[in-house]
Amino acid sequence: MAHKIALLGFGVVGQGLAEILLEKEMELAEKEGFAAKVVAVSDLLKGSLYHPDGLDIKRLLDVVQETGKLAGYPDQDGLVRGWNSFETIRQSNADTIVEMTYTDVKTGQPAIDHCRAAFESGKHVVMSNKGPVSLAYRELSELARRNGVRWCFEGTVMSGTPTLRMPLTTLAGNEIGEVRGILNGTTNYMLTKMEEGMSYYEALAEAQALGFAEADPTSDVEGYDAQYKLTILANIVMGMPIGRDEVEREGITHLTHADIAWAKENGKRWKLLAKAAKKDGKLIAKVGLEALPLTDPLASVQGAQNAITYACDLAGPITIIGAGAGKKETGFSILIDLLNISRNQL
Ligand SMILES: NC(=O)C1=CN([C@@H]2O[C@H](COP(=O)(O)OP(=O)(O)OC[C@H]3O[C@@H](n4cnc5c(N)ncnc54)[C@H](OP(=O)(O)O)[C@@H]3O)[C@@H](O)[C@H]2O)C=CC1
Ligand SMILES: N[C@@H](CC=O)C(=O)O
Repeated sequence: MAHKIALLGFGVVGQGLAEILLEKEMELAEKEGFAAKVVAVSDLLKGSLYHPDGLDIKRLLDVVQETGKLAGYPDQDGLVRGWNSFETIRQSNADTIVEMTYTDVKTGQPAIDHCRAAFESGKHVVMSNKGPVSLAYRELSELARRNGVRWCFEGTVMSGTPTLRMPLTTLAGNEIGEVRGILNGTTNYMLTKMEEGMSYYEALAEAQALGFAEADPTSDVEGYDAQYKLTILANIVMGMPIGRDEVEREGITHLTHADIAWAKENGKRWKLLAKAAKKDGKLIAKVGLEALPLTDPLASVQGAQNAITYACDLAGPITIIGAGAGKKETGFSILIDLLNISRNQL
């Protein structure tokens, strides 16, 4: 039986997922026995559609890519227009809510309430929105458990790169005492381009056009996005719940071309590093700029690529490098969560 999914947010990631479902429909059915119907799309400005038998994904993509709105989707019997996110969660026949709305770096809302409403309605949630995982992990994971539903969020750290599932599954049994990495695609892309001579604003505009940046890119350039991701890693991978304010934070906005030239002359490269280490039962966590020697493996992680090293007590240091952001890559992170729910696996 096909999974019935409702999409909240039809921006870069939502459309990335829709394109994957369309392109891979046959392959997923043949190889994985997986089928998904998109029964609803609810987006703030683009509009909302619901049909209990499923919407036509190609038409959804065509109409939104041609007009920027969903209003041009053709009428049909049973089609409902205009439901907001909560009506979509509570009144649709979806079994899974896919939450891809803006990450709010202050409150995590309305995404936290989206999760609460979905779990209380007996629906799974898959999300790339970092707010709820960073700010309300304990409450929401308990609520999902009590309601017998799944909550998956692989895409919240390093998009489709298996930064969360890999340590939880393949590295199970290790204690991870330290993590060190680059966790924001936008700023890593900007630093790479600025080193090549591009201005700060040109580099930011490119990162936005490529779909890497947050709707409000202050989150990226001031280090909030990496700070959020580090709290997620602390909670999920290191078993050390910490609040966002406990993570020291610095962005890249004050970095000048003179700083970049100085690093180049001295065989170094600026990176926005995220680090957390257990010490005396506490976690010391920080996001900040560092000029790394070119011999440091993280110095060669360029563009929208990100990387993380897990210091494991049994397996030793394990580094994973891959996309930190991107339409298809983050769309894939949603797909892998859906597949794992379908396989009843973590
Ligand atoms: N892009 C990436 O590479 C990655 C993104 N993420 C996260 O995934 C999420 C989506 O990112 P992305 O697709 O790039 O962002 P976009 O800004 O492209 O899309 C977000 C969409 O959500 C819609 N939206 C916002 N609030 C609501 C709401 N309350 N109800 C319904 N729809 C809403 C917006 O509507 P409208 O614009 O019409 O107002 C917009 O279409 C974000 O939380 C982001 O942090 C995570 C990993 C990587
Ligand atoms: N804006 C974020 C998107 C992925 O989380 C980034 O650039 O890393």
